[in-house]
Amino acid sequence: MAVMTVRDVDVRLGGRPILSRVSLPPLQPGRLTALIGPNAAGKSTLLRALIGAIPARGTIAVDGTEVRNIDRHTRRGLLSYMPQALPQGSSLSPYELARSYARATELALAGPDLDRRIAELFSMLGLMDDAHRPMQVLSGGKRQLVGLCLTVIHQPAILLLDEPTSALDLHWQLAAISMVRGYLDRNGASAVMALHDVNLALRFSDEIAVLKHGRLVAAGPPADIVTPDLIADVYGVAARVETCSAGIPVLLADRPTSTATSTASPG
Ligand SMILES: Nc1ncnc2c1ncn2[C@@H]1O[C@H](COP(=O)(O)OP(=O)(O)OP(=O)(O)O)[C@@H](O)[C@H]1O
Repeated sequence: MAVMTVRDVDVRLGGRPILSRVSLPPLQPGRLTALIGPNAAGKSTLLRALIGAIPARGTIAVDGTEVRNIDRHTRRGLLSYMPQALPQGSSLSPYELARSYARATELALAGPDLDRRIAELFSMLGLMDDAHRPMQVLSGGKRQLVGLCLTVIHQPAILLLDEPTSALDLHWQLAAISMVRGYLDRNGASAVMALHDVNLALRFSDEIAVLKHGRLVAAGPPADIVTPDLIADVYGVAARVETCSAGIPVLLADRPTSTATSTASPG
């Protein structure tokens, strides 16, 4: 199974540095890395660099081959990116979109097998009743769930997900991340998931990487990384970390302690 390496990544946009020497723990099969950090820290920029959508310096490689040197067809099968923006409203239905994504990625499944896979994903994500309605009449949350289906329909080895739960209610946040976790477990795939909800990161990820001002400030097991000092430093928030009855750390955010810290670029 594919292992992605991300080391010393620099990105400049609009003539200024956005990411500086960012490295992630190796993205091992079955593992979920949550990417957290304040607004404008560089999370989306890092994901776009990983998919090869923007130029970057440093090492971004899958099984030792630089992503920029992997041909487009192979790259599409290996890496799948879900952008932060919700899928556009269109006259196509979720079912039609899923079929056309499967065709575009030359998914080996066809006919009834493909229909079974679409039905399985749609049923996990509560989309069966909306499967044949035009995207333009679906709610924002439903469109985000469709976007998540499209990201995994062709069974890629590495998922790069930019705030995939931002439009979802509590139930579907948990269902969406559980679907991703199950996908990683079953397929030996790995994922990097940008998240604003630190508690979702604590609950579901294997590693957390924290960005601030375009630099990596911490990375490792969730319980080691998320501390009151880190939250105060990175978010300017006074917080406590307590352990719930299931033994999972939970962040309790009390109050802002300073003005936002997110606007400066890496020097
Ligand atoms: N095309 C661009 N040209 C110039 N600057 C850009 C460009 N795209 C992003 N940036 C800047 O890069 C910085 C990081 O933005 P990015 O969207 O990666 O942050 P983020 O951590 O994903 O933020 P958020 O949590 O608000 O979504 C911001 O200061 C942003 O203005």
